[in-house]
Amino acid sequence: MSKEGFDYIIVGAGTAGCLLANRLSADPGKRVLLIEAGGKDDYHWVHIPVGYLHCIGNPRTDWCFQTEAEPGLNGRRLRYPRGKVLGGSSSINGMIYMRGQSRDYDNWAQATGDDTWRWERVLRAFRRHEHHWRLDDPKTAPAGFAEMHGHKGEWRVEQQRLRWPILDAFAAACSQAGIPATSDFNAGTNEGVGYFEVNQKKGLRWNTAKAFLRPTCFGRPNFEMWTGAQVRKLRLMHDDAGPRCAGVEVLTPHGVEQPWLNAGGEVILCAGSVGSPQILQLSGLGPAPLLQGLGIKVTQELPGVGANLQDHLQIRAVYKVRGARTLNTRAASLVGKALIGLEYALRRSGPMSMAPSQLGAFTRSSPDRLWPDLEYHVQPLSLDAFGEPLHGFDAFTASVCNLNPTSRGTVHITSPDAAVAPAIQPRYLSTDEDRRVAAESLKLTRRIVAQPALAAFQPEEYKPGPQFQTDEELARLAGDIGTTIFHPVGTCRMGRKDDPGAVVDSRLRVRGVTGLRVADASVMPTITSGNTASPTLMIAEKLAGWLAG
Ligand SMILES: Cc1cc2nc3c(=O)[nH]c(=O)nc-3n(C[C@H](O)[C@H](O)[C@H](O)COP(=O)(O)OP(=O)(O)OC[C@H]3O[C@@H](n4cnc5c(N)ncnc54)[C@H](O)[C@@H]3O)c2cc1C
Repeated sequence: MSKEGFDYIIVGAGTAGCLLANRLSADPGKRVLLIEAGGKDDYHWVHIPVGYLHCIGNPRTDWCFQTEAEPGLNGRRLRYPRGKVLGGSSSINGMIYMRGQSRDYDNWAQATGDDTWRWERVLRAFRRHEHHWRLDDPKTAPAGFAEMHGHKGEWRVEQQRLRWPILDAFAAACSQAGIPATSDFNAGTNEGVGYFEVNQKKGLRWNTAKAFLRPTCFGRPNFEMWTGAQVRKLRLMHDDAGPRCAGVEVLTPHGVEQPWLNAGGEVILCAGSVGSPQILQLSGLGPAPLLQGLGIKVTQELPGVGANLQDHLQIRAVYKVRGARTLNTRAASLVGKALIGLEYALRRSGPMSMAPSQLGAFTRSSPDRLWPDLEYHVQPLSLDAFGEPLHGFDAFTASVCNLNPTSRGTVHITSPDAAVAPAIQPRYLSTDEDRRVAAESLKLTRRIVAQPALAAFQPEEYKPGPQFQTDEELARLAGDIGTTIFHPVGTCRMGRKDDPGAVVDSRLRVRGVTGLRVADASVMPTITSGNTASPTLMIAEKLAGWLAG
């Protein structure tokens, strides 16, 4: 353990934390400490793409959180996976590379009063770390592609390495239902249908630890990293100017450590949408009634800490099919499993190289929507829930989510002890609007599946079931077959100075406390219209640019 102070202490070596560690330690004059509660990413299932099935729910890689019982989900509790390992959630996620829509960022600029978040300005940050496969040979890239995408960065984006006839047919059915084909979901409007691009390199997962820590950071004398080290709380001092962050208190395998900041240094929380509000609340920064109820002294009242939780609820409709092989039956026998293993060993392709969702589509829940507000994740498999066995019949899952939910939930500690998991209440489907969109999205799924392109496979609705037809029934059934698509954001949201619910300002400084910022998915004021890993990296990239001056 170091006997010197640090200029930056980064809490959480996840998606945002690894990028920041890389950028900030590039200045040899700054001492950087990166602290991660999880272990090294040396588990083989982190790297083999299909291994997410073994990483989710596994304490070696997952915090294994659960939600409270959700009324909108008819009283069910959900598993709420969050990566607990180097790379954080980028080590266990679905690898889909998705920026969202330009309007998301224009809305952030509006919410914060800071044009730095406008689409044309965040685009530069997306491109800075991107390494897009299409630009490997720029001559073959479509015109204008290089203005939208980067090739000099560390964050590899590749095509998937397998296709499925049933997914090709679903894509054709989308086109017949009026959803155009697209070859790029990341140019500002993601409308259309196509195979997702993924963060993989040659058939292996590309997490942020590989992209940003190795070998760069590990070779730098001004960089230090602690794993298996959980930050319990912040160390706060009181100056004339108010509270100032002086360092952190960490439980390490060697006991409690208290690394401190050099003058002018900063602690940057990158612990994610559950971890960051938890640390703030444990440190006396949060809603006064919550903290007082747990006997925690309120250092700075910040009612927004842990509020504003937003997530995408995926509603998983399942269709049995005939005459098409899906993973359900391909992986059912020992011979099938052996062939899948062989294909991966020889060519790094086949189902083991598979992102959980391969085909995507963005469209509107009703024609009056100005932007696509639904995302489909289509999978050549079906199961009752992740962690349960695949069904014994051939089937595909057309999972659909409302990209702009109006339901808002909370992450609140229930104990002053950092070892106790906070209570997570997403409050899915708690607004009429969200229930209406849920019903519309299931009806749209039926319209797509009824198109001629899928007729040869005789799709038969297994979930929710064709006997349910009214909007009311469908909204209720959505609560039975809906689950998280793992995108919690917004629990330390940024906002304007006069916004009482804002936790950080538009430059990610925690309100009322010096020397402390948050830079991860929790600062998003509203959820992006797509998957949330690359928007989180963009946030970290923006902060790195400001700190580099
Ligand atoms: C199963 C799953 C599938 C997903 N699929 C996709 C996808 O396909 N595409 C996509 O774009 N997004 C996907 N996401 C979402 C995306 O991965 C996250 O939005 C993003 O990674 C969040 O980044 P983050 O930096 O905020 O948090 P994380 O990457 O979760 O990093 C937080 C880090 O902080 C550490 N930490 C927490 N508390 C402490 C503490 N007290 N002390 C020390 N360390 C701490 C954690 O262990 C973790 O390493 C998925 C997420 C999951 C879980």
